[in-house]
Amino acid sequence: MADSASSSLFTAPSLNKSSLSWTVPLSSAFGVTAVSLPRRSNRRQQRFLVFAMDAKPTVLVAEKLGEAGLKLLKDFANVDCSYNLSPEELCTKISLCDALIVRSGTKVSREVFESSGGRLKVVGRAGVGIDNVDLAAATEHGCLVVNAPTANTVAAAEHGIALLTAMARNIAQADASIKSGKWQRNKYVGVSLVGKTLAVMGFGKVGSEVARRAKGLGMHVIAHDPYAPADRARAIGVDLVSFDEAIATADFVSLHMPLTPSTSKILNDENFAKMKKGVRIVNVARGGVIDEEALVKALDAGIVAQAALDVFMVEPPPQDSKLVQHENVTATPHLGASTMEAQEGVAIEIAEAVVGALKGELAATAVNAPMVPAEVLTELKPFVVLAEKLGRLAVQLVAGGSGVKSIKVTYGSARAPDDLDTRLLRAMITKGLIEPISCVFVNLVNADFTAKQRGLRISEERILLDGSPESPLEFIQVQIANVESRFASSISELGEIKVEGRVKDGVPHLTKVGSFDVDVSLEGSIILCRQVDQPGMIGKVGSILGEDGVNVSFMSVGRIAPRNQAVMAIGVDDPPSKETLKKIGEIPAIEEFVFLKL
Ligand SMILES: NC(=O)c1ccc[n+]([C@@H]2O[C@H](COP(=O)([O-])OP(=O)(O)OC[C@H]3O[C@@H](n4cnc5c(N)ncnc54)[C@H](O)[C@@H]3O)[C@@H](O)[C@H]2O)c1
Ligand SMILES: O=C(O)[C@H](O)COP(=O)(O)O
Repeated sequence: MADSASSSLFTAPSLNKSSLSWTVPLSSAFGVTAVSLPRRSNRRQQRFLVFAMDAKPTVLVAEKLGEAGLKLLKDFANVDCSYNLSPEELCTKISLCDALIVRSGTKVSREVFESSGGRLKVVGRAGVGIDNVDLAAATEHGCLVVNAPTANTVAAAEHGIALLTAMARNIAQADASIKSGKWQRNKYVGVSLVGKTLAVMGFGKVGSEVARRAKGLGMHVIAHDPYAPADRARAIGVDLVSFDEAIATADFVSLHMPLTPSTSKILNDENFAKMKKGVRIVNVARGGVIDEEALVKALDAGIVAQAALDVFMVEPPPQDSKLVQHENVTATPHLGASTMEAQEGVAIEIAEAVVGALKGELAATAVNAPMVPAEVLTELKPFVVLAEKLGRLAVQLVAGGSGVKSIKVTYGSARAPDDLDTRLLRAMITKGLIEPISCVFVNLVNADFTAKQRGLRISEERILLDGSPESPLEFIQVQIANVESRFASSISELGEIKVEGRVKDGVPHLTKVGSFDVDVSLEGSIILCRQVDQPGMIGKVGSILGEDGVNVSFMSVGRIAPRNQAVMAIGVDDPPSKETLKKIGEIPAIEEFVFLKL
């Protein structure tokens, strides 16, 4: 008989408690006798990024942030505004912080995550570009990265247009000249914009706002963006063209793509050579998308007549930078997002995202975690709880809790496969599978990474069911292959540990163990017993638990046939003592039993 009174290995990490009340399940399934017993009320909130924090969290604001955002943060957390930290100072401070907020001036490197000792849960980028954050390291450390992608769009577009017009009319050079006592009307003859072709490279938020404004200036606007929908471009009268066509036909090129491995130094010797002689370049995206040495050469050769740059490969650029000092270059110190309005907006956007994330909510602007629309989340909530608990149960059934490599998850749903986003469910099953047998903290951010690192192969299958697709799912089944079980009855006909669950009245239930149908709500802890089906078993087990003061919330018996073998599932609010479990095991009709913590 398998003893199962253990074990601290299976202690569940604490969940934050509050709202979302549960209804008492009163149900029965085919082949299942369900006995509903009085139960203590239990209130529990499911959080998707369970960041258990007992005290007020601490947020380190490492670059200047608008007042409105600071206020939002201070209402919820201790806020430490420390600007101009050296990389070493940042690494020292970070171990005392739950969240970090930066702009583009702070490098959030792998060392920062490593130095945090696991405390850093959220990095907020108060702006769009996240090229200064080591996303792979953040994900590996289960740290959510959120940004504020919309509040500075207009400011950046306005700055692009300001640079475009200032460059065309030599405003900065003429201003410097007049301030030095000169009056050089002939030297600063500009070029007109009307009728000229502007190539917008990267037709996203900023690029399309630049395009809209340039149309208003009478320019002919074309755009290159491999991922932009043609109808969005058409709607504002912009033709989407290939990269080569864009750079070869443009009088002005304005850069608006992110810095990625494929856009790094995209304007280089080879591509400058393909441009019209006398082309003018604007860059408010990222310095790294231009090969700066190549640009200096192209300016010297007159291929590029002028450049207007807000961003640089190294910021601030060296004082003797040939590029910045070039007489045909207009430069600003990364001011694209720097308007009063944009900074207030960005500060509020990022503060809300960081506070939400610290509360465990899924962030709409998550950069390294799936973004799940609010309405989908509401629908999926009970299934998310079910998913984690099934993972938790399944792994506890494995003998020794180890050797788990191959997991199959089956989702039964009447919805079309495209209507069911399973990333969240898979992440929660992974959390349930890994946390009880390790000290790794798994969340939505690092679930796939952690599973891969531990060599877990999680395959997913969807079964399309007949019927009304009102609910997103009918059942979730978790199977673990090639392992021994601590409870032989949990092995299915196919030789795998199998548990299956459903949501009933908003409450997750365990509905199948191996080949046995059961019905027990997934709360507290569960005792599974295999027994010879006979009268009085429920009473016997119930009274042993009662003597130990253990409250039974639910019991159900699934049997193959009357008087044959049966599996009894007993839900208990508190863990019974070892002695009590031993007494249950000593009931002669009980062939095996297991105690599982949820
Ligand atoms: N100077 C500033 O202060 C400032 C302010 C805001 C944004 N930015 C920068 O501007 C850039 C754009 O920001 P956004 O908010 O519009 O981002 P966005 O994500 O809305 O748009 C970027 C667009 O670039 C496109 N793209 C990706 N790879 C491309 C490629 N190889 N060629 C062409 N297009 C490509 C994407 O499809 C997307 O449509 C980012 O680099 C951001 O960091 C700078
Ligand atoms: O990517 C961005 O949002 C801009 O480059 C703005 O950066 P900043 O917040 O450092 O001004």
